[in-house]
Amino acid sequence: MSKNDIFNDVSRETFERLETYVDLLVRWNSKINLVSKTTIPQVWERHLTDSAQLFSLSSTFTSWVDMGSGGGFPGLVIAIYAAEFCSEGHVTLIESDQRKCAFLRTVGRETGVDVTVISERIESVPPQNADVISARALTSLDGLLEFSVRHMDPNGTALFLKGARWNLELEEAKRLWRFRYEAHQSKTDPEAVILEVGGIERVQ
Ligand SMILES: C[S@@+](CC[C@H](N)C(=O)[O-])C[C@H]1O[C@@H](n2cnc3c(N)ncnc32)[C@H](O)[C@@H]1O
Repeated sequence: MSKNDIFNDVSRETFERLETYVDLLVRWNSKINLVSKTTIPQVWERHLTDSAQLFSLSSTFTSWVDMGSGGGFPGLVIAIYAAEFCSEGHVTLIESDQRKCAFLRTVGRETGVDVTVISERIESVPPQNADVISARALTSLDGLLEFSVRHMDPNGTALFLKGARWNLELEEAKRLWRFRYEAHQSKTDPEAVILEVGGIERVQ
């Protein structure tokens, strides 16, 4: 399937922004490791589709915080979608690596999409009170819940892209945290899910 078929639900402007992002990613990836080089030939399926599927789960928001953004997945894709479909929504990317932050700011500038990039460690950033939190390939579910209670509004939603071990991580996290969750089947990997999590409280 071509990238035009996959992204046939967005405007020409959004599609061009995604193309600008991919062009920059490919260029910068030869100098700094933003995504595994082996995934570049499937960048639209592996990274853009994987990220865009989160937007459909929470397409109306005020403040979305993506933690450990790296090369911008899923946060930058969310910001590009929000520019078309959720103009009142603002996206913040938290990433501790300065060079990756320079890349994230460059993509924001070149696509004309307003994003805030915070180049600090997640645990040191002042609480963000976000209504949506996201993360991909950052840490265990337990670690993600710890970060989320710091940065998420108590009524907010967290969306975590999780691979084949998600069930095991869920059982481990239940020992330390109370939360409600729903596992949505990933569109890009039959073994992966998007865990939609809310009502997070530490077990006393
Ligand atoms: C494996 S990469 C995943 C990047 C991106 N989310 C993706 O899926 O392509 C994890 C990223 O999180 C960042 N990171 C790890 N721990 C962090 C922390 N405590 N605070 C901020 N960034 C962190 C790393 O610098 C790295 O760029």
